[in-house]
Amino acid sequence: MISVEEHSARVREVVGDRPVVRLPLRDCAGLVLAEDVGAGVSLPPFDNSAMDGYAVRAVDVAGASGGTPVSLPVAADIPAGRTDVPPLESGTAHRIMTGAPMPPGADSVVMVEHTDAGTERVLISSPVAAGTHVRRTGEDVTAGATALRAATVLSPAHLGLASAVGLDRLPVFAPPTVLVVSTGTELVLPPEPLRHGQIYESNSVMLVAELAALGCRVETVRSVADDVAAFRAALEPKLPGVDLVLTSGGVSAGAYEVVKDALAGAGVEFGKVAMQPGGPQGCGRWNGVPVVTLPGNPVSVLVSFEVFVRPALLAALGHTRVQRPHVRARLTETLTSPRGKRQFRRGLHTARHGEVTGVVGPQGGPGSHLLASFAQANCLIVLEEDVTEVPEGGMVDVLLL
Ligand SMILES: Nc1nc2c(c(=O)[nH]1)N[C@H]1C(S)=C(S)[C@@H](COP(=O)(O)OP(=O)(O)OC[C@H]3O[C@@H](n4cnc5c(N)ncnc54)[C@H](O)[C@@H]3O)O[C@H]1N2
Ligand code: MOO
Repeated sequence: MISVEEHSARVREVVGDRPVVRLPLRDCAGLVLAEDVGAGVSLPPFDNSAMDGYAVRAVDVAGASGGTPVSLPVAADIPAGRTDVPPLESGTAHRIMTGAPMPPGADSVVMVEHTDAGTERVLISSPVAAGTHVRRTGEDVTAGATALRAATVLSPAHLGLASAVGLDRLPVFAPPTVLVVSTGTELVLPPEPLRHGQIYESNSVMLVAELAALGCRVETVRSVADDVAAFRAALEPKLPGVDLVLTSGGVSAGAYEVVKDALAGAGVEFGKVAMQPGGPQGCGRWNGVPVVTLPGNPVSVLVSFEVFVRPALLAALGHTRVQRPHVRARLTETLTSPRGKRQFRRGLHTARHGEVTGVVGPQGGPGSHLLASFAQANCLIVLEEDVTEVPEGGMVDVLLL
């Protein structure tokens, strides 16, 4: 048996690193920026009005009040987008809209609410301090400064900022295309009717959701029979353009282990990892394509993805934080674990506001076919290899999902 750490290192090595590509902003959400990116323009790019109103010189409206409004001729109209803005002469006003460029000579904006909204002449009933309602060039970002730093996980705000400084593409670590393959002659796809001895396929659905959440592109072969020729025939045409193959099932000790039979000796190594669930594992390269083979039980698939594949893909994609957050929590009931194996139990962790640790209880038993209890869980309770029992009230390590 190999350790969880040894298999993690093998999967990480097989998955490799992703190349840098320049993608349109709409395809960058959630990906990692590969290089620092500079701002081509300042933000705002020009002094502009923060309000709909009138651009004035503060000195011209210094004496204005409700009882004694100041009357100024309206010399120009400046909607947002006007590019030929005439300067403001002293003793006049320009009507101006939010986002429109400030006219040279004006130093402030009076909100339309503090005027009679006139178009030939305007009555202004309130003074303003110089600079009021003016958004200054570069107060958000200075042209030439770094707008986004390498290793940033791109959020909607980052992408908006990239567009605001004039970029239409960003250098990111390319999302891989992953081929997900579910093996098993017993598998049927909903809504086909089930016959006795058959089950509905669920592993590929979970893997597709996991991979999509990481930004991967996904292709699927949702049901291939336990037959080596059928397996090869289904996969080989799909391999070009695929960066990683993830299989489920067919890797343990039975008579019809299709994945093992097809790939052992063809570049993929199989073995047992000292963990439960997720014992039988394999990884390697087949026809040059990285392959990670996961055991078939649905809980084993999810736990194996969590422990081996997710961190490897996150690292390949340039993420610096690849592990889930860990906390220590108090067990609500006694748990036992096989000696020599790291056990991952589905758990429900609760912490009161402000608490770091909280309490955790198991969801369902350790059986790796019990998917419904995984669906109720929000964490994995980790029982280390040398632990055989943790009593109620004991502290355990919890991986928050
Ligand atoms: N003699 C031994 N038998 C088994 C061992 C062992 O060490 N010696 N290990 C057990 C463990 S642990 C696991 S996990 C499984 C792994 O077996 P396989 O990877 O070969 O998986 P299968 O036998 O193909 O399937 C296991 C189980 O999961 C169901 N399954 C498979 N694929 C899907 C899918 N896409 N959707 C839903 N359910 C799926 C399948 O019907 C089986 O019930 O081996 C143990 N046996
Ligand atoms: O170790 Mo298997 O992967 O649980 O049932």
